[in-house]
Amino acid sequence: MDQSRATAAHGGAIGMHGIKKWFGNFQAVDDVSLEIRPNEFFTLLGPSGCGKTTLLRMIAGFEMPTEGSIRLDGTEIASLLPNQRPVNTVFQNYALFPHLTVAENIGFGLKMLGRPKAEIAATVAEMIKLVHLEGRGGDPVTQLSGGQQQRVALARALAPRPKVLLLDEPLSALDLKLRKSMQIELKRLQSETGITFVFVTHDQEEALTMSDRIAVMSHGKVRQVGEPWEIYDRPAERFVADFIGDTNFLDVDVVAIEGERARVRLASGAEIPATFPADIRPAGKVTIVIRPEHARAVSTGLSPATPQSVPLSGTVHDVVYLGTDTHFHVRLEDGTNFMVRQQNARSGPCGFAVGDPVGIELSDDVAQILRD
Ligand SMILES: Nc1ncnc2c1ncn2[C@@H]1O[C@H](COP(=O)(O)OP(=O)(O)OP(=O)(O)O)[C@@H](O)[C@H]1O
Repeated sequence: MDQSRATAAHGGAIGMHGIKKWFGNFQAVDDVSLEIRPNEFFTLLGPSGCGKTTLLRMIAGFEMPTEGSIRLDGTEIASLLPNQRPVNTVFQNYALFPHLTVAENIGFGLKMLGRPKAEIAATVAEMIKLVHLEGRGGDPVTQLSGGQQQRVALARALAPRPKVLLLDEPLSALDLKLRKSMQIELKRLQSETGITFVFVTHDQEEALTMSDRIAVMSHGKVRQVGEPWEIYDRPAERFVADFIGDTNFLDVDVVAIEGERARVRLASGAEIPATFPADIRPAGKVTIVIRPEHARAVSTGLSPATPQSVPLSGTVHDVVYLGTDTHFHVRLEDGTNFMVRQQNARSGPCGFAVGDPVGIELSDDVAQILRD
């Protein structure tokens, strides 16, 4: 049987509008509006305490918004109890029943819903296959590894065929290698079932790897929503740029706007193009971000062509060798620090040493202007 058709309910669309949540006089969620599309792998990403779990718990119905509306496929769900919502949650600690077998755990929700025995048995068998636990149905869950237990928790949450699956840091208890393989597994489960996944994590790499779109949160607010490449390459705010990956910030002057690009002047006097968030028209002094892997250190003086063509130059003040890459920390002529990440294309010591003067070349179209 085609698994995708067998398991797919239609993934639900979630619309959140003007959501605010106060705990006493502390505001955990501050005016959040989000549209999560059907069948989407959507991630809420942000540091500890930014309000992402609270937002997830409001979708689940474990918390009520102080203000605002939450719709599922266009219908307000605020008045529904958690078990009346076509939504299920997978928690970080799995919350499995230790005295039950794998199959009993997976079928538990269906049993509570009063589904016929034959239907439960068929769904459990299908779920066991879906999460690759064939032959383990009769085992006590306590005999399973952490990764296998997590798959039981997923199967149990998927069994009632919710329209939306909420996942609250479900991989954080696993070691790095298992976490990586479960990331691929989760993505597969999402596309095979067609269920909308809303995933909470503070791990930026995890978010970039798995998500169709990401909402970056801080202090109860959504700072930016976008596809992984947009969040990484077109951060709109300093917080987003800084939270995701390594970043260089440079203060520059806007010289001109040319269509969807601005032309900016660096402290060195060189001019480069820069993209900017659609809701601003940059002018005057602004900050740009350039990712370290979009820059390349080159020798100055050795090639007569380079000194004129490089937009930045400075002196290497630190070299960090990482096996696959080397990070060169360069102090630019105006005193700003700038990091260059270069892939190690050959074995042996890497190109430059502390104290070397270097030029910095930039790939095309790598600068992004930040909103103030
Ligand atoms: N029931 C509650 N009563 C009081 N304050 C709460 C309650 N639940 C959450 N908070 C506070 O709201 C803020 C947001 O919490 P939340 O759990 O949503 O953050 P988070 O981004 O998920 O963080 P973490 O990754 O650490 O779980 C935190 O400062 C937290 O202390």
